[in-house]
Amino acid sequence: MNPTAAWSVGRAAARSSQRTVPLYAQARCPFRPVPSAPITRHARSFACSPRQHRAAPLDQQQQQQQQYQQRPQLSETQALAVPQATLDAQARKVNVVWSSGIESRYHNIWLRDHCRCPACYHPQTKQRQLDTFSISPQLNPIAVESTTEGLLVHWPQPGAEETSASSLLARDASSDDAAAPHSSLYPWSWLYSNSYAPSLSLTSGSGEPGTDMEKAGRLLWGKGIAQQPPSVTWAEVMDDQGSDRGLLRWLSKIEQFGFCFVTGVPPTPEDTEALVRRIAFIRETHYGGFWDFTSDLSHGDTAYTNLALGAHTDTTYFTDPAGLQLFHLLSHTEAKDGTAPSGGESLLVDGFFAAKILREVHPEAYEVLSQARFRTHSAGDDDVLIRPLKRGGFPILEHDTVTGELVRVRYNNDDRSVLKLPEDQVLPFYDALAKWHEILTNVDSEYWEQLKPGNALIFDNHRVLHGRSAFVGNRRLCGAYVNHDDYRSRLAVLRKRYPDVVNNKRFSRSPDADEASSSSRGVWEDGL
Ligand SMILES: C[N+](C)(C)CCCC[C@H](N)C(=O)O
Ligand SMILES: O=C(O)CCC(=O)C(=O)O
Repeated sequence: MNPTAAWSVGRAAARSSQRTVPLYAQARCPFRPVPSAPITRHARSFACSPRQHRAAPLDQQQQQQQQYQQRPQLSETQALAVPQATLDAQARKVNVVWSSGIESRYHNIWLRDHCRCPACYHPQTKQRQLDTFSISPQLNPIAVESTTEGLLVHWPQPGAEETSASSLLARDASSDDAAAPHSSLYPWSWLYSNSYAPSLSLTSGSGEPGTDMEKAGRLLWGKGIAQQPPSVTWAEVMDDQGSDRGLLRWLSKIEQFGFCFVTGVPPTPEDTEALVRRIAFIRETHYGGFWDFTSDLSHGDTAYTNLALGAHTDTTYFTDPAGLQLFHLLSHTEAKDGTAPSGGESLLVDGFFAAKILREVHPEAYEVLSQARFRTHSAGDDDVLIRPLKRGGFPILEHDTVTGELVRVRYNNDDRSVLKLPEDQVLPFYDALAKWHEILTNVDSEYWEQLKPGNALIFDNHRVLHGRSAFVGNRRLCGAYVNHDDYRSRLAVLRKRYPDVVNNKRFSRSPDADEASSSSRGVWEDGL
């Protein structure tokens, strides 16, 4: 009997027998419950006896036990509505019909490639161990099961695809026959959030550029933020009774507002550096690591002058612009000629708020600034010539091509290199740029604040633009950059560790938003 026939025979028999069956004499498949914990099969069909799965070595069994305990928990209602899985051998897919009636289709090769048993997926490093390229594109499972825990699929070992199901049935549990089937269990919640045909993930947007920016857990703002700018205290960030809850509150506010003050920071470079390093290591650039700078042109950049700087984001010339930027004003004293200090006010503009206005008021300009690419450079230091990897450069408004969400504003008109656009795009570009500039410089967009020693300012350089007014006197700032990936990594880890922290909820519902915090990361973590 061929696997498909055996499968359909088994399945027909299974349909009539929704029964609790004690599981295997010993842990076989990594996600099988311990022997005393039977699970209910809702649709079961074997072309091979489940005993085919070889017992795992002891340490692997411990890993299997731990992974089983880390599996996403099914709620009571979910357990009652176990999805129905069927094999479409012709299409080489497994179809899953959810309790909603929606049907997801998964390629067999995709399922096999995503087995997360310890043999296929390193339980600690979360890296694939399976040789993807040993999977036959013609692969069909021997058997498919809908269980309360998830989709259970039994695969022929590579090279045994042609082994008949009946001969597999004949194998004894103790045999270590290399052709014994390989079983994979996929938790339903994981399958649901990773469904791609159709996409069912709660976090995927419409794909339309500029999808509603506030959905992604942000609070957009204009000049009104001045009434109550987000802030935390040095004490809570540095040591919240031995926990990182204060640090998480800080990072959550940066995510929500795009910036946050830290009050009560000792006005020294050393303490300021310690503050930044609470988030992650510092991003080194040609400006150095932790900077302590003034208007001395020590670097060929107008930041090292006393000139006014319009709203911009930094390092637009890097392929990956700096993520977070922290400033701490240490002093601003009279000029060498005794002139009293003045000016040097800091400017913040919410680039996502400005983009939202542009999209609503001038959608065609939004489209132009989302598409038109141009180069940028940092060429003020003799030993530096930095330009982005892509010769065509990047657009000002960068989007996630899957969700359509705006993910980065990359804008410094002073650092823009020669414009090379097709002739018919030149005037529309300048027109769109003027509309963008008008919004950025609108009094309702601008938040001006005079920085003071003791109050550090950090902002998301992928969202919030900054600038300053011209100044007189000796003005000393210190600070640093942090990579955006490292900032979001720290936020994600702390969010899992401290689910109780206020401001720790994202506005958009994501599959793991309410997941109970797990002490260690499981192999089914959302997004791995
Ligand atoms: C390093 N420190 C912040 C002092 C100066 C950075 C200058 C950044 C430059 N104006 C740009 O827009 O990329
Ligand atoms: O001096 C300031 O307040 C800001 C300088 C600046 O914009 C920069 O370093 O990019």
